[in-house]
Amino acid sequence: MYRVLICDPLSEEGIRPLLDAEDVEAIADPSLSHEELLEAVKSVQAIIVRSQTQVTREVIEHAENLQVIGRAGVGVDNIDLDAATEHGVVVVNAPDGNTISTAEHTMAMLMSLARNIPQAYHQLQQKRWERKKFVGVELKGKTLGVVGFGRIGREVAQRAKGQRMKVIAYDPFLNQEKADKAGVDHGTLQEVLQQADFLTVHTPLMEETKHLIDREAIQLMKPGARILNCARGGIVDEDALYQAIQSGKIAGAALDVFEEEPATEHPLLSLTEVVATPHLGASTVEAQENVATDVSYDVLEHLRGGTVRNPVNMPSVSSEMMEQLSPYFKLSERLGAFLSRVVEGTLERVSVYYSGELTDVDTTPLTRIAIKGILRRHIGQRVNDVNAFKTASDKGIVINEQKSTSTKGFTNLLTVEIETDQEKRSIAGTLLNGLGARIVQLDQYSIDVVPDGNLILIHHKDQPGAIGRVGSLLSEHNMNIATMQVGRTNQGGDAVMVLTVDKEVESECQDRLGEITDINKVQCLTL
Ligand SMILES: NC(=O)c1ccc[n+]([C@@H]2O[C@H](COP(=O)([O-])OP(=O)(O)OC[C@H]3O[C@@H](n4cnc5c(N)ncnc54)[C@H](O)[C@@H]3O)[C@@H](O)[C@H]2O)c1
Ligand SMILES: O=C(O)[C@H](O)COP(=O)(O)O
Repeated sequence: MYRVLICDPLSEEGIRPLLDAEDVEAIADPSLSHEELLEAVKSVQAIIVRSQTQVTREVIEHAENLQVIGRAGVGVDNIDLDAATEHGVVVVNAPDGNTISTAEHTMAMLMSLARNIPQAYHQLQQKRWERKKFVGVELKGKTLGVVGFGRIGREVAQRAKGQRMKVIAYDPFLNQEKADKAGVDHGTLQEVLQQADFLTVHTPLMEETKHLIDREAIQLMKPGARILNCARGGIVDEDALYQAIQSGKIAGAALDVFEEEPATEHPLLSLTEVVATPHLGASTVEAQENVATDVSYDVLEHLRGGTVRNPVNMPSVSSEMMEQLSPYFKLSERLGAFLSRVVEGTLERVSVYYSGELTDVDTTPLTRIAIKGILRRHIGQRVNDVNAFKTASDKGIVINEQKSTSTKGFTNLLTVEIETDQEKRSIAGTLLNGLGARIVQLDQYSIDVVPDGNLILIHHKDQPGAIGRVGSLLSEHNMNIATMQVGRTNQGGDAVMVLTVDKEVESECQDRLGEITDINKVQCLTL
């Protein structure tokens, strides 16, 4: 039974798949104190949050059984992604579900800002009929500067064009072709700042975007321009904005988000030029149902061993690519696991080579799985697909992935090579049509071994009687041999035997195998 803790209020309709799942115990508690949260996460496999709950390193470290964190929304700045990755916890979000609602909210804020609607309403509530005080400006013909031309930025731009505004956008991924297609101008951040009558930000909050709109940026703007932030508090420097409004440089601002939330006492709220909402961008029935449905799907999928659609701390794999790669998952993990158990010394470099039909696909997921297979020998189950690369790099292991033309006659070939401070070893495997995975090469030896079960790898001299002596000793230990493969470089030279036996080899049996004449080394492993 998977225990899923839902920390923030989520649409009940959206989380229906979780509530109905027979293998899930969903615990919804949006009112946990920090201390209660630390206690509650100890026993859960999944946590689902919106923007309010802070999933800090401390929370992740307390959650000993945690496998997945679901963010029912876009921004993941309330989740410590580094800590999640280090602990092998997948973070998933719901990037599409609230785009429209947030774009619509931005437009509502834009119009409120242009026409002073909240301020005028507030005056009416005070029984004051103010008309002169609230003269607004038209949107038509004005320039909207959009910083961050992603899902929401693009939707806002389309709507602004509907108001007959001119749109100029800045985004590091925006080029002329994309801008033309969207019917907007594109410019540098400086050009956008200089031309905007209204500036709206739609980037994530990250180190690079923190205070992106600061004092210097505001200085570049036209006198009397207006600023909107419906993305994240902190993208616009709040102190700089406050001073710019006070000085009259900026005519007004519309804010849905604040650096610290809840923000009921914020000085910006005391300015009549500011219209504000309490982080309502995604607060519609539709958006909440969408994001809760999307995140529930991914959380369930991950817990049940499936492939998530919206991973944040690992690359997503398209379903088409998944179809091509998934048959190789087990092979790559087993090759890595096999080699890591027989190699000696401290790991320094891992190289993975792909050939045949694997040359034309993005094989990064397979490399990641091979690395997981290798590292599990030393680090155990804490290494998974999420943190395999990071764990390797933290340990100073260099990873190298290459496509190779050498297929050795197979339609596909995956070769894993490990270099340690003592030796370099390699293993190659293939998927045989209808027959499954096979190890076909170990170092210089050609073999044909199913990478499964209890294996004994014996390095010996190619001399008559070696195989017979191994067979007799195993039978003395009541060990049944399921398969046996031998490979040699040349007659009478170095050779290997790979045996599959029906049960795990006890250390006494392994020691006695090592004492047999002409046998140099015996290694036992279970895959
Ligand atoms: N107010 C709300 O309730 C609400 C709702 C949804 C999303 N959001 C916020 O809006 C943000 C954007 O959402 P989205 O769905 O459009 O995300 P998105 O990932 O589709 O788009 C973000 C865009 O920002 C661009 N970007 C990154 N760094 C930049 C920089 N330095 N300068 C300019 N552009 C930069 C990216 O290239 C990307 O195109 C989210 O990260 C979230 O924090 C707020
Ligand atoms: O990043 C987001 O998706 C929005 O900020 C929505 O946040 P919320 O889930 O707290 O409404």
